[in-house]
Amino acid sequence: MIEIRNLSKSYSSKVEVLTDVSITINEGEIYGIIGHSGAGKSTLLRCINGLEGYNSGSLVVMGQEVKSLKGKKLRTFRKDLGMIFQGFNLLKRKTVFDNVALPLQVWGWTTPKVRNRVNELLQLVGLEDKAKVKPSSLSGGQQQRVAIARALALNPKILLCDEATSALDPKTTKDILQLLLKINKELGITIVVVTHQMEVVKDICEKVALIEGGVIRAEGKSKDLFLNPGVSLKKFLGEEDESEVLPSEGTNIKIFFSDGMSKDTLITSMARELSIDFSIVWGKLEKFRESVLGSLVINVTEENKQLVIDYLEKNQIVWEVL
Ligand SMILES: Nc1ncnc2c1ncn2[C@@H]1O[C@H](COP(=O)(O)OP(=O)(O)OP(=O)(O)O)[C@@H](O)[C@H]1O
Repeated sequence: MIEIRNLSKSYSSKVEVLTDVSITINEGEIYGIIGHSGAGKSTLLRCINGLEGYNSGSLVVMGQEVKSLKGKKLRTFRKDLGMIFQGFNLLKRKTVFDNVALPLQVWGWTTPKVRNRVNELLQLVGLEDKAKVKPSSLSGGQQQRVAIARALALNPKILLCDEATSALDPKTTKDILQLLLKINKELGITIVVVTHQMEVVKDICEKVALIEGGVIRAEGKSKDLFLNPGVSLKKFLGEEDESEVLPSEGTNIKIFFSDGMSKDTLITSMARELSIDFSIVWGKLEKFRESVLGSLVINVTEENKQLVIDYLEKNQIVWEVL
């Protein structure tokens, strides 16, 4: 759906904002681009929808090299890409209905068709009773729902979200993320989410790219990266390096927990079955999309090491000796 290869961009001739960026976003995915402020996330998003050009590399969206699109071709291309922002960007003087109707009117839809479509969209985002009010009388979460309805008006194939939940409280953030998930599942729209919040990635993104100083530092399935983050992601998450806090005596074994695996059952059964003592010396378990994922480090004596490894192997548990 979106194929980015060796993309580089600078605003002035000296400073590169994106350097050699390569990522692939497949149709139907929810893809997260995460990084600190100033990392280049918004710039990358703006390159995807043709609002910004790029100096080198290639950026192909739905089979078209974005840089080559001009005039009517570019406008038609943009129709397939909806976008929402941190600040919602609604027109304050217009009603909720008129805000959502705007893109349809620009594209020359007739009044009855506009009415039907806007009502359908307001229903989708749960705001059918707010059609006549102005955005200023709505909460932040409701305003973002209006913005989502407007972004979906022309039936885009891709929805680009630029820090769409950064101005919202945690509960409202969850609600908006659930709405994005529903849009992805029910309408089959590919969603690209730019964010600095790991929670957003954990809640809805199947894949993620970590960007720092315009360079992609880590990329892959969110679950895999979260289970076994590299140095860059750990730094981004502000996580301690577990090797610094582990005991120097005995053997430290890291056990990875993934979907459907109960950590309690594993730990208690292993202790019971092997009849050995070990201590849990480090751990990280968190809710990730619908499952609990994470890892624990146990410390075992040298003589029990092989017993534990054999047990983990037999039970097909992913492990590593640190
Ligand atoms: N129009 C512009 N002209 C010149 N420099 C720009 C422009 N837009 C962004 N930049 C610079 O490019 C770099 C990346 O900015 P960008 O907005 O893409 O980062 P970001 O990761 O989205 O951060 P934020 O979340 O704070 O917007 C920053 O150093 C920024 O100052």
